[in-house]
Amino acid sequence: MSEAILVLEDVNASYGKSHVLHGVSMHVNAGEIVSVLGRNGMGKTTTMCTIVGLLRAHAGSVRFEGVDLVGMAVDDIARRGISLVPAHRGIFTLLSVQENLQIAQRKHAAWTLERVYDEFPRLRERRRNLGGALSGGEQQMLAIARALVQGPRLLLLDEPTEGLAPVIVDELTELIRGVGASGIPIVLVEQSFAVCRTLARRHYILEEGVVVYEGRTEDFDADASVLERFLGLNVEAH
Ligand SMILES: Nc1ncnc2c1ncn2[C@@H]1O[C@H](COP(=O)(O)OP(=O)(O)OP(=O)(O)O)[C@@H](O)[C@H]1O
Repeated sequence: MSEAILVLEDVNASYGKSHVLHGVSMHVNAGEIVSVLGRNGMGKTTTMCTIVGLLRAHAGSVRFEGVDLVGMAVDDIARRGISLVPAHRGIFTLLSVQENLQIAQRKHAAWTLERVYDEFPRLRERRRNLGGALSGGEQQMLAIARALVQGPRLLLLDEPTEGLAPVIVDELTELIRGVGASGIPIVLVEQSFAVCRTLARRHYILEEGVVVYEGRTEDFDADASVLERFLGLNVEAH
């Protein structure tokens, strides 16, 4: 059994008076890709924001490499090596691809610009283009690449394939698989079970701020009704 590097225990979080997370518990093992699934508005993004300290849990704990992050400043959490790639991507549209990477780069990160360009050849081709001139898929690649050059010890990807054409989704899925294979653990928030199935072996389903299902890919295969029950997916189509 691998060692858990991230452990959420009974995490509760609210936006003002609106209580959104009602005791979320999950863990990520070293070198593992874990998916977090759920319909719209079930608390997936909120869970990611709570991990990186953008929202403070008012009960429960978020332990990363044995240290509780709750109450820690966003910058301190980032410095510990947790990188969130938000759904809106957060790249600089008026800077070139290369500049976007250069300003994110940290010394000693295993992912240098050269390594990024080797693994993401499209970004090498587009390195002189402005971030804003990239396609949606390329912007997502750049957002992930920006996180990588910071030398993350854990990567949180919030709906990386949202709104992208199927062929681009496939390309991005392969890139994310490569990042995972390099040893960086990943939490993948996704609406697409197909993507989660390809990338992750373990999956959590969130419903109204609680984990209602936790299973391995083979558990989903053995009981496909789970997908229909919690995600509204047509069992036949998956
Ligand atoms: N800034 C905010 N202020 C108040 N309520 C919020 C805020 N952000 C999200 N919420 C609410 O919190 C709940 C969970 O939202 P969250 O974005 O975490 O869901 P999600 O599972 O990521 O769904 P989606 O895929 O739609 O982003 C929703 O009811 C949402 O309306």
